[in-house]
Amino acid sequence: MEIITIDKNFVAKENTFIALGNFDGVHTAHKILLKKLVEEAKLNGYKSSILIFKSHTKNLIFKQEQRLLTSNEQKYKLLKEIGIDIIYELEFNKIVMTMDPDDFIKKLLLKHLKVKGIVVGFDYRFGHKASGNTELLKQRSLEENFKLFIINPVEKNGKIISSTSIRELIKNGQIKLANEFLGYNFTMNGVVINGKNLGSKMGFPTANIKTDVNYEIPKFGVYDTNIEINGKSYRAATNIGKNPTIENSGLRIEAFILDFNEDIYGKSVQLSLLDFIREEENFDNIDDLFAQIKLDVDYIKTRL
Ligand SMILES: Cc1cc2nc3c(=O)[nH]c(=O)nc-3n(C[C@H](O)[C@H](O)[C@H](O)COP(=O)(O)O)c2cc1C
Ligand SMILES: Nc1ncnc2c1ncn2[C@@H]1O[C@H](COP(=O)(O)OP(=O)(O)O)[C@@H](O)[C@H]1O
Repeated sequence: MEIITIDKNFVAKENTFIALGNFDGVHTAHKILLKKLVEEAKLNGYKSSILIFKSHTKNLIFKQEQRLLTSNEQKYKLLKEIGIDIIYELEFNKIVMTMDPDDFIKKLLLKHLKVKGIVVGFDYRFGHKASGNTELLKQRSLEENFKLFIINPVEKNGKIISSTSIRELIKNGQIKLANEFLGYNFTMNGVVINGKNLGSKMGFPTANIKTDVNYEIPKFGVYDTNIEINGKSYRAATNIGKNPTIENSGLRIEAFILDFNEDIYGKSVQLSLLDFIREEENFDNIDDLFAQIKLDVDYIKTRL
C-alpha cells in the first residue's frame, strides 16, 4: 500500500477508484464499503485508493479534538489488510473545508486525482458547509461519466454501525457490542510509564499506560483485557479511571498482567478491551481496594 501526502495542486500518476471518508475505526460497515471499492476497482482495471484527511474533519469544523477509535497507524494497518492500493493523505485545512462541492468533485477528484469511480456511504457530506451530498454526486456521475457506488446503512441489533455509535458504546461501557460493531477488539496503543509504586507494594504491580492518541475514553471501571508486549499477548485486569481511592488525578490506564513478572517501563504496548467487569469505586481504605482487586483478578482467571 502506497501512502502519498498531497496538497490541492497534486496531480496523480494513475487513474483510481476512490473511497471518501474519515474511516475512524475501519469498522464492519467501513469494511463492506471498502471491499466494494477494491472489488469494483479490480473489475474495471484500476487501483483502489482512499482520500483521507490527516486529522479528523470535526477537529476543524467544531474546533474541538475529535475522540478516536484508531490512531492513523492502526487505521492504515487495517486498510492495508483490506487490500487498498493507495492512500492519499490530505491536510484538512480551511481551503479544503470551504471548497465548493463542484470544485471538490471536478478539480480535486476528477482532474487532479484522475478518479474514475467513487464509493461513499449514504450520509457522506463534503465541501463548503458540508453542502455536497450523494444527490450531487449522482448528478455529476451522469454528467461527468464516472462510476458511483453509494453504500446503504449497515445495521446490527437495530442500530446503525458508525464510528459515532461505536464511540457511544465505548463511553457507556458496552465494550462487547462495540467490539462486534468494530469487527475486532477496541485497542489502545501506548507506552508504560512510572506510577506511584503502590501496586507492587500491595502485591499487584500495574503497568501504567500513557497514550498520545486522543482515544474515546471508555466508561471508568475494570476491564478484562489483552495486552500485547513485544509481539506476545497476555491477559490482564485493567482499571481505567481516576483512582479515587488513592487520589483524584487525571485519567489513568493501569493493567495488572496475569502470570507476568518483568520490568516493562518504557515499552510500547497494545491494550485490547474484551469486557467490562465493574465500575470504578472509591474504597474506604487501600486494603479494601486491594481485596477487591484480588477478586477482580480471580474473576478474570475464571474467564480464561
Ligand atoms: C484490577 C484493578 C482494579 C482497580 N480498581 C480500582 C477502583 O475501583 N478504585 C480505585 O480507586 N482504583 C482502582 N484501581 C487502581 C489502583 O488504585 C492502582 O492500580 C494502585 O493505586 C496502584 O497504582 P500505581 O501503579 O501508581 O502504584 C484498580 C487497579 C486494578 C489493576
Ligand atoms: N504482573 C505485572 N503486571 C504489571 N506490571 C508488572 C507486572 N510485573 C512486573 N511489572 C512491572 O512493574 C511495574 C508496576 O509496578 P508498580 O509498583 O505498580 O509501579 P508503578 O506505580 O510505577 O506502576 C510495571 O510498569 C512493570 O514494569
